Amino acid sequence: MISVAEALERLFALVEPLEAEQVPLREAAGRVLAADAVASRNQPPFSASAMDGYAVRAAEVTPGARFRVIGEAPAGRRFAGRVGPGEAVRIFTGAPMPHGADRVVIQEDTTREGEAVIITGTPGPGPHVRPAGADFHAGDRLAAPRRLSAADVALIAAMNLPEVQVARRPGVAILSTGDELVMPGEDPGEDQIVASNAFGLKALLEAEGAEARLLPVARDTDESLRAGFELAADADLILTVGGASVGDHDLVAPVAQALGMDTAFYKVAMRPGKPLMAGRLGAAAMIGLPGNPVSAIVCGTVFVAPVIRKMLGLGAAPAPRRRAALARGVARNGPREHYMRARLTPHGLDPFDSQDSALLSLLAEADALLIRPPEDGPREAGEPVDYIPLPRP
Ligand SMILES: Nc1nc2c(c(=O)[nH]1)N[C@H]1C(S)=C(S)[C@@H](COP(=O)(O)OP(=O)(O)OC[C@H]3O[C@@H](n4cnc5c(N)ncnc54)[C@H](O)[C@@H]3O)O[C@H]1N2
Ligand code: MOO
Repeated sequence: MISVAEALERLFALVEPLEAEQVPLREAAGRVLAADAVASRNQPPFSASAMDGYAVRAAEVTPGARFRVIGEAPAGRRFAGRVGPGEAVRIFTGAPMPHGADRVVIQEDTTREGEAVIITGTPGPGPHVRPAGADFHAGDRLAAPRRLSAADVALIAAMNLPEVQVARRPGVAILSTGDELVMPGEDPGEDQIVASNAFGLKALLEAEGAEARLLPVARDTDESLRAGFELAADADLILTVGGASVGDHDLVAPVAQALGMDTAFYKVAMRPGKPLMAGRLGAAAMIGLPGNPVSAIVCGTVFVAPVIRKMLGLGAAPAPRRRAALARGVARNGPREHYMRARLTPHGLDPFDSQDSALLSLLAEADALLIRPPEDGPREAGEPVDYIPLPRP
């Protein structure tokens, strides 16, 4: 059996970053920028007032000073003239500074008397002026690759770019397999269960930026699995769920191999998730996930999400880890890397008593996958350990 790190390397070797596509900026949030966004202008494009008040010459600002108001500068319209000695222009936030003025006195520090304005407060150091290009200059870049946040999208809009180049979303086809499965909302027979895994995986991978579709459940027969693989053929990544182990009805590997899958590995020294398989099937990468619900989501987090990130051009890196102290001691680990479902508490990382890979209710309560390296420990409360945070929307 290969290690988790080796499996991840072999998975990365199966995929390449996808091509870019142009999208309107209003649809760009969450997408991965594929080409630098380059500002086409300075921001602000002119030196601008940061406050509502009066634009004057800084050297003349003293308590009690009196100015003649010679005009007005609202945002969007520069005062046409020039501010000379003893003169002021009524100005508003965002307006271009008039020529001659280099300081704004905020209106709270003034009193207006007809055509005159008097400094009646004690103005601070000022100058309440934003120089041209204070935010960014023409030619400045927001560098790719980068997942676009709300702030990034606003910045690109300010750069005056209505469209951006982003990585195409990886198309993922998810094929659940098993005679025991029905879709949520159907009427399960007494010996049947609901196919939950595909829903969790779709949500997980779409949060990463993939476009995932659920195929009809394949039955544990050659023909049904072949039909499922056929429906998935145009995907960038085919994910099967279940039928990966050694039972008589675990047909995913034999059918995929009969269809010409070039196998990259089968079985990983991890818990849960041991019967993971991967390879190339036609133009698509294929990952065969174990059927146990927690195993499927753990493998989705540890393997599939990093593969999606590589396809999006974000590089080949494992799921980000953090470190925390153990809230309580843990026994020595066995030979497989263990991803224990745990809760982050004020006292540290607290693994659940039960680590059964069928228990979705516990996975839903977990904030973290506590990582136990092979043969690690035993470890006491307070010792630092690595974990993968489980994102909550
Ligand atoms: N003799 C052995 N038996 C098993 C081994 C082993 O090494 N030797 N490995 C165990 C491990 S570890 C796992 S994990 C499971 C995984 O097996 P499969 O990938 O073949 O999964 P299935 O047998 O099809 O299903 C396991 C379990 O999960 C349920 N399931 C399947 N698909 C879904 C789905 N889409 N949504 C919800 N639940 C699903 C299924 O009903 C079973 O209860 O094998 C162990 N056995
Ligand atoms: O490896 Mo299995 O995935 O323990 O449940």
